[in-house]
Amino acid sequence: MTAALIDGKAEAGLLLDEITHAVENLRAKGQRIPGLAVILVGEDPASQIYVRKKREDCAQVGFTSQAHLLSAQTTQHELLDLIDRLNADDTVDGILVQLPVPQHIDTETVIERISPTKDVDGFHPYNVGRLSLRLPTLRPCTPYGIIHLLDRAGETYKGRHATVVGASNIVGRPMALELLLAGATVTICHRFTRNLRPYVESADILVVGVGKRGIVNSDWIKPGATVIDVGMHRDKSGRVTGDLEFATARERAGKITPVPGGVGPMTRAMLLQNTLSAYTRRQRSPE
Ligand SMILES: Nc1nc2c(c(=O)[nH]1)N[C@@H](CN(C=O)c1ccc(C(=O)N[C@@H](CCC(=O)O)C(=O)O)cc1)CN2
Repeated sequence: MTAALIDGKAEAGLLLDEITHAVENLRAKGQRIPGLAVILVGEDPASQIYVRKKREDCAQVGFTSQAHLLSAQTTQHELLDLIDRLNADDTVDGILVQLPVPQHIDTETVIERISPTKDVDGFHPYNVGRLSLRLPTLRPCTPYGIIHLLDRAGETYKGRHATVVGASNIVGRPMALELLLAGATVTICHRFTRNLRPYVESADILVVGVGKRGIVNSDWIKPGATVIDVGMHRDKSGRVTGDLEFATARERAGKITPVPGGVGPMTRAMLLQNTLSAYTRRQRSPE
């Protein structure tokens, strides 16, 4: 069997077209345009690329955007001051601090400082709590994008076993929550899981987001399973691959996301979707 590809780039393109259309409507009515503020602390080359791409995405759909590129020596106090100013800025609907931040800055303190109404990453404890209660909220972009891809691929959840490998705040834990809310029976595997193999072998839906190649053996994939690879690794020649050995995984799976062109573009698209949602809610009930 050769799995069908779940084309994240194409799906993201469709979503961006919808958002562009929504912005055109706002413009035609003379209304304010949604705005995103992106903060990068330090000079990590990959983060610089993501921030640049996020701004390009904003330009593509017609959002306003501002980038705050701060030196690696920026203090936590200075960063929190900037967030306070952006929280108070009515032209800003979404605030995002690109992760990871340098070690002298506490990630949780920074995330908690962002107004939950502008937390377009969906990482604030208030928004995570609302998600866990199935209340409308800003949802973490990567799992939100994956659920969107699964829905569009016609996936069903009730009575099915989903295994999520990796328990990070950004991917694994909110992913497990999304799958649980969708009706799947969910297993989360993490660094203390002793024997990964049976959990992978029994998964109808497998999401791998470990950030390390080779932890999940593609030979373990259940024939016909839907496989989502969230990993991203760049080798010396610049080639980008996922956590899984793709050729073997594709032989066993029923549907699979490629890397690149799978989850990554959807993560970026969901950031725009969240910014539009934040804008809409703020227009309805400004703080
Ligand atoms: N504040 C946040 N920080 C980080 C997040 C996040 O969601 N919020 N996620 C990652 C990085 N990330 C977005 O920020 C991200 C990474 C990769 C891609 C992507 O489109 N990847 C492409 C390949 C890219 C390439 O070739 O260079 C793909 O998979 O096709 C999007 C977003 C950590 N930090």
